[in-house]
Amino acid sequence: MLKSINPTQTAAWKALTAHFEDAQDLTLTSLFANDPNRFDKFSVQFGNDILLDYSKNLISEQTLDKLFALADETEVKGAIEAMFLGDKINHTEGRSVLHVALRNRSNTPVMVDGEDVMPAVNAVLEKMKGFSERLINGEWKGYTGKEITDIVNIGIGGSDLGPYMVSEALAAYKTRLNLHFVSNVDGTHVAETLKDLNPETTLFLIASKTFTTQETMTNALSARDWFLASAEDQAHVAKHFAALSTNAQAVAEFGIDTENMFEFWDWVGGRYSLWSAIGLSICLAIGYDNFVELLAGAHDMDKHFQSSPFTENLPVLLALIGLWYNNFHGAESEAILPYDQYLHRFAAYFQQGNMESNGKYVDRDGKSVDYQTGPIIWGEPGTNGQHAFYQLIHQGTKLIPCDFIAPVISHNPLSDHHPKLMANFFAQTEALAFGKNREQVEAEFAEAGKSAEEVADLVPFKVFEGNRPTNSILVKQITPRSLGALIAMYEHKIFVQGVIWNIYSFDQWGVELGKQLANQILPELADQDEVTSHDSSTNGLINAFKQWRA
Ligand SMILES: O=P(O)(O)OC[C@H]1O[C@](O)(CO)[C@@H](O)[C@@H]1O
Repeated sequence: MLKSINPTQTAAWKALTAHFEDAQDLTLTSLFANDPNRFDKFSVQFGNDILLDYSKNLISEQTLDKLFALADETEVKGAIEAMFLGDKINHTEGRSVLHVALRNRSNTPVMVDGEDVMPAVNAVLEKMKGFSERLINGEWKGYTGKEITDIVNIGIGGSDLGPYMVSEALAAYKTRLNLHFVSNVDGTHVAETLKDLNPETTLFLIASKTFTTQETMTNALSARDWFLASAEDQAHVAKHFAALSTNAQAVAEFGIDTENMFEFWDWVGGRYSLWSAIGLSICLAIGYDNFVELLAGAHDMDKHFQSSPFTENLPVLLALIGLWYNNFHGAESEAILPYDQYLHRFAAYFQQGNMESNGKYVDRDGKSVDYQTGPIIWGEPGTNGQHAFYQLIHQGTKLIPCDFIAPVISHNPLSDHHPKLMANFFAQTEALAFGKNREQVEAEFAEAGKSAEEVADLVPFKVFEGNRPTNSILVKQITPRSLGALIAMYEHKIFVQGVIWNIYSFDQWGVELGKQLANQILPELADQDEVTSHDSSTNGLINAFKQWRA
């Protein structure tokens, strides 16, 4: 169990508060002007794969020193050790937090309740290898003897977002199998997905840690009905359905052969589960060897996180810089902006990773915090975002720290697309940091021969204040290995922030009430009787729904 330390009561927090007051006038323009070595000092490379440039942040060496002191005082180092040792740091669920064991390619023992979990981890990986290879090479046949062509992963939250994001991110490594992902309980999702598929050549992966999630079970039953409408014989289900779960009993009850069940364990959080059996869809999408490379990349980052000094530790640096904006500058959100179409689900994936982990107002003592915890995470790929919401980032009233992510080498080096993409990537962080002042705007107007009236009228609208902070994350190429490292980097960033904010990052009680109420409301929708058991708004809405549906 992690010790409860109120971060705001530390000496470092007090020093940071005073430092923030003193550093109000700090500008990126002056920070760069006063230090020609700023890039060298405020950038760090992870192997040959990732370069993090954090120089375009509103920080000085003093800021960082104080942030490192905060990490020390809140015992981040000890928390990292506790996680890797398998301590039950997910206190409210009484569980260890060991997604790092799933990708422990060093294969050193990892103990939970006196037992090494690595043999079980390796056994499931072997089973995933055999299964995925048989499907990819066509040895596995459907009920009419045809090869499987399409895989439908049915899951939601962590049982969907990770596999979907990674399969898309690594589409350049695609096998012959076509992957589909169904998550929403809205019947449209499953209906539209199945429209073009053939039951003879389709295999379903029912991905659910608990195997009780309403959305997933509803979609799984509809998929089974769709399949049996053609296959007719229940015995054929074994060739077309597999389960990825911790709940063997529920899997068997659903009618899936336990031979086709890929197990994982309660010490794997849903939003950290893509490394587990939940990653089977990834194995099928990109092949087992590439999946292992993904694990290896994450393991490289795990070792870096465990052993690098905080001054060079990518997840720790990102966490501390994020905290500086969240808790001192009052930033409410962070944008993740990948300049890579393959990473189009990356921000959505870390919305769950971050917001389900650190969206908590109760501290490790069970008391309400009096400081900000997890930020709102959002983002879309560049350059699309530039033509949609960047206006607000450049000239809006809100401070939005952004992570810009881009690959140096494109998988699709078509004519001059990549240099153009990258020119935008470099230009945006420069524009956000340094802006364009009044004098520059006036000079441009003068050059264009504008009248004095026009100048006076338009100048204020054309000025860019700048001073808007960004991290730039250059990845050599989006490969299974570098992607694994990139994901693990963000996972550990979330971990460090949760430790400092003194919250429990690995439970998600906040999603329960909505589920509970939906289960109460569902039977009320079954008839035409007027509903009176709720508040007037909820009653009114339910009754309007019933009337219109009638
Ligand atoms: O894998 P399961 O058990 O179906 O859960 C799906 C998702 O539901 C949640 O428990 C809550 O939304 C997530 O944490 C999880 O990823």
